[in-house]
Amino acid sequence: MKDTIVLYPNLGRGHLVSMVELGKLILTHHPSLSITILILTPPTTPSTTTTLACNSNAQYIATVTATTPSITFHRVPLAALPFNTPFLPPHLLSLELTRHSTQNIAVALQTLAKASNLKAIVMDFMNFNDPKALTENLNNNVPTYFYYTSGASPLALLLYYPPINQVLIEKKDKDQPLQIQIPGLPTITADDFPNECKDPLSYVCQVFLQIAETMMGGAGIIVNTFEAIEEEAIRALSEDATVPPPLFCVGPVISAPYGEEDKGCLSWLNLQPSQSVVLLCFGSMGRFSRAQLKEIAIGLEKSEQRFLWVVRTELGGADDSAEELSLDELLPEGFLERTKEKGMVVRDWAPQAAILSHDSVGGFVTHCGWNSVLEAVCEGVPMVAWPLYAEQKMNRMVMVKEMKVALAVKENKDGFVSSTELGDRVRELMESDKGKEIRQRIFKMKMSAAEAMAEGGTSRASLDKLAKLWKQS
Ligand SMILES: O=c1ccn([C@@H]2O[C@H](COP(=O)(O)OP(=O)(O)O[C@H]3O[C@H](CO)[C@@H](O)[C@H](O)[C@H]3O)[C@@H](O)[C@H]2O)c(=O)[nH]1
Repeated sequence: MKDTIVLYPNLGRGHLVSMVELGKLILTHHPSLSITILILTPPTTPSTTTTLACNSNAQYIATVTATTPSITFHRVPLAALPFNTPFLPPHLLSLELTRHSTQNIAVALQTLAKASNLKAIVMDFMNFNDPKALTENLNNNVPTYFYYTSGASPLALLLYYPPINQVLIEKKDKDQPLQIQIPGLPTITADDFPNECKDPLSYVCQVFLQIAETMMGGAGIIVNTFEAIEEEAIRALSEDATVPPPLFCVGPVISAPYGEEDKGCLSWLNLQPSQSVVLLCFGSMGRFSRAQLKEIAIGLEKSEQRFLWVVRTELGGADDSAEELSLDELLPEGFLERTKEKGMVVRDWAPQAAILSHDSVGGFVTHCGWNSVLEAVCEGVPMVAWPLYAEQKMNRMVMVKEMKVALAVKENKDGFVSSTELGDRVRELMESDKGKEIRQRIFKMKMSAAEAMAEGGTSRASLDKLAKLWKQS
């Protein structure tokens, strides 16, 4: 029987692709190991599939199945949510979906343990089950590792969160925002936290406390980052004896372009000058109100830059009808006609990795999802950072203050960004000396990323260390 590593990704696009790419990476360098990926198969209700971007997941999995037959996908039924499930924003829905599927995953693991020599389980940190509940019925002691799909800085916030949460509860009614010191990070305040974690007593905060505790009990944490971009945070986490599990920084783990439908983007880019186009794309779940879309359009016109913009409207709520409207109806009158020489607008989804790797792209307005950040680093594309949800504000801090590869947009307290602010930042990125500095810096990071992944690089060394532990266990 072959030594098998089971990977258990989260359903969200930014998590699932990252974990599958990790599996491909392990197989490339350690082909004696076998990789099985547990895929929770979601219900077909349109709202859940849309929320979790599962249509594009299915296309991606089909491509991997065809091109990497040595990876086995093992489908596991996704449990239905009980009616009294607390309300969660869309990007956190998968927390509950995976939690309620624990029993189904445990059964799948027992089946796999009979047919293979199970060496380790690697689970996404968001699939927060007690690992013991998953593995207690397996014959052998199978170690559980966690995969953290974002960087070392938000990981540090998560792992140090239990004592921080205590202090935040004690100081809850104080006017002054608390200055929070985390080893290896610049000082932060609760403003840098995800919106849903602003109230330390909230349900989501309690869930994150449990995630932190569970991760601390794992055999190790695999992180999608590398030393050259987060040196201080990685060093501080690795040296702190109170943070027990060993860290394995194996990044950047990203997906290469894989031939998705391109909606004409690549042929349009072929006609544009080198490094002249700004891409605006906001992850798998970034959506905007009609008012914000109009403001972005005005800002782009003011910036006078070439652009490729992936437009996604809000689901439900006051903007219920927005999904039905055409781009002409959504955007300011005459915008598409006036900008047709300089801009391309596509709806909902575009092949971001292929676009970022195109020579005509010279800037990227991003929601700071970590996969997007790493894709931009690997292509040397400088960024404007506009965080929307999850740990993206922390990522912006890292991108702007530590990595120095992005300009930050200033949003108002409701997260709204004015046309002037967006237009100014885009123009600054593309035309100013500061923009030039950022471009040079990210180009160096592109080199460092390639070095980290190559033979003798830091990330390759971490992966090899991990594989050695697995083979010995
Ligand atoms: O039109 C689109 C939109 C997205 N993508 C791809 O989808 C992925 C999106 O990943 P990411 O940038 O990380 O954003 P999210 O989908 O929002 O990812 C979630 O997971 C990340 C990793 O944990 C976190 O950093 C984010 O905050 C969290 O929202 C990337 O590979 C993009 O290239 C496309 O190809 N086309």
